[in-house]
Amino acid sequence: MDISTSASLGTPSPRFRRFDSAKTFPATDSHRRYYSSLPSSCSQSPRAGGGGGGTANTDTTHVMLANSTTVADPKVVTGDGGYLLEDVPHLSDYIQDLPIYPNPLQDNPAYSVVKQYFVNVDDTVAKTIVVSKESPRGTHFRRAGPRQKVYFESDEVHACIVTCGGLCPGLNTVIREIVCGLYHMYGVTRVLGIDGGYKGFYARNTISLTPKVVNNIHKRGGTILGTSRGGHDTSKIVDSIQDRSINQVYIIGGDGTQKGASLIFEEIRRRGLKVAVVGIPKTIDNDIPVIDKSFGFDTAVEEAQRAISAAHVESESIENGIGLVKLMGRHSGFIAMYATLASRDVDCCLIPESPFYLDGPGGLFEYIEKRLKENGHMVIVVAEGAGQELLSENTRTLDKIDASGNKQLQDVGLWISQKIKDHFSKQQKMTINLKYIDPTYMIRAVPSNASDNVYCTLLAHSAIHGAMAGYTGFTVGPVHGTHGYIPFQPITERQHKVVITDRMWARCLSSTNQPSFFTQRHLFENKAGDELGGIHVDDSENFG
Ligand SMILES: Nc1ncnc2c1ncn2[C@@H]1O[C@H](COP(=O)(O)OP(=O)(O)OP(=O)(O)O)[C@@H](O)[C@H]1O
Ligand SMILES: O=P(O)(O)OC[C@H]1O[C@](O)(CO)[C@@H](O)[C@@H]1O
Ligand SMILES: [Mg+2]
Repeated sequence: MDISTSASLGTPSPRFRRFDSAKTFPATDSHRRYYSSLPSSCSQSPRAGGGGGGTANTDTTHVMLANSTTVADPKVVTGDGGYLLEDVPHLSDYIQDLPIYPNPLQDNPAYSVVKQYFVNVDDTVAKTIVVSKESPRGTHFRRAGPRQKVYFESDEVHACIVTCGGLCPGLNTVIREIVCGLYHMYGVTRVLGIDGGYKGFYARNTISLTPKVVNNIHKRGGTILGTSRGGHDTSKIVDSIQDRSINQVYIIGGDGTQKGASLIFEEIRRRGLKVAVVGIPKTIDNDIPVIDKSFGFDTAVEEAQRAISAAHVESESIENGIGLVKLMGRHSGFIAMYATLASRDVDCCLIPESPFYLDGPGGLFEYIEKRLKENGHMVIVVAEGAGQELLSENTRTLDKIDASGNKQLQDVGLWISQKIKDHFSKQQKMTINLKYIDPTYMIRAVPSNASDNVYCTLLAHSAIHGAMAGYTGFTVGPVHGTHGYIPFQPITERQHKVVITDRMWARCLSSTNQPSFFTQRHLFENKAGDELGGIHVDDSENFG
């Protein structure tokens, strides 16, 4: 029996102890923020028990919710040696007497040959794996995978899938694998696609998704469901989920989407509905923390090589040629850093986390001049979020935001190209030939490569196993290579950024030979560490 099941059924596992009191809660501030935000009592929803098509026994549930502390209990479990499990919610936390069924995978010909096709109920995944002899065992997440018992019967499941935020290679693969995985592993036949992001729940049509409909979609870029920014109205979305009798919600999207998913989960729990809410992290920028990397990222890095190669060919074919490539990365420069490292043709990589300057000793202009004198040409890669502070110093800008509230960035590629041209034409020392390539949307729109396709399949399967096992309010993803179920809060509380004091950035600098543009003095004197993006200590590594 797994931990949450045992807790809710009153038969605690001997290895684990639930935390019941905030006073004895040893976790971090972020834990406290999360758990203090949980409802201490649950009020009756306008729809609860009102026959709105919800599948839960809402009457019983709400009596229980009103009198129970189960909902507000932190899902944190401790064990020996400082072991801490940041567990995810379970439907049985707030709905009593849910029926449990044997997992149909037991009879699945493909899986029945697998020696251990169910994960051990106590299996968890360590958040930090670099430890020393004295280290406490630290934070863990519940391991993803199929459980012996499930909380949904196959013909009871009515799932839906929604994609939100910007495009990313692999979206269609995740959609395909959720549909096919539900069908082939669990015999689920009713899956709805929500058209056009969150607002599609209440403003658009739905699409019926079957293995036949999704069969070839992984070969296409984009999302067959469409996507959007803005339009998250929690109450309307949950009304729609309830009205359509949906009981598994798969939400694919970035940091904003996962914040929205967390609100949907809270509202569903408040209404006492038997609906599993599962987030699948999507971000081409790789800016979601905790997980190893996001799907589509590898494809983006690979696709970026084509633009960098073109920039290299152009620049080396002409006197003092400069090829300048802009890549995506609003707040995190992972695509630029990895594309630079992979290519070996790049002489300078500029990312949001590492401030730079143009004029004077040690500045970008000086480096360009030196590099052109040495080599006759150069390639510069710039992430779209790099140098934004310089742009706003130099240009009068209104802070524009998109429909989701994200700051709209100015085009650093165009700006820097113009600055370089102006500098060298004013100096009259050197004639340069600059070619600016902006492949950003082309990179985002391609289908996912082979390794991302496999990764997307694993994500979809982990998500399905979790929902079928009754877990809810969680995101799936690999943590040091093993998939885990991660509560929304650690995923949404901060962004994953390149840590410029880590070895990976040093590798990048050493491959380009560019100056680091800041000195030790900057590192230690800058009180507002955040301005320097990733300079703060980050417990997740930049893949080594
Ligand atoms: N804080 C929030 N609370 C509720 N919903 C949100 C929040 N932030 C964003 N959303 C909703 O999530 C959806 C996607 O958000 P956003 O446009 O920020 O993209 P994203 O998921 O962060 O993906 P990406 O940044 O990778 O493109 C939008 O529909 C938006 O309304
Ligand atoms: O699609 P839009 O709204 O132009 O957004 C572009 C942004 O989306 C992202 O691709 C993230 O999804 C960023 O890299 C980029 O800044
Ligand atoms: Mg985002």
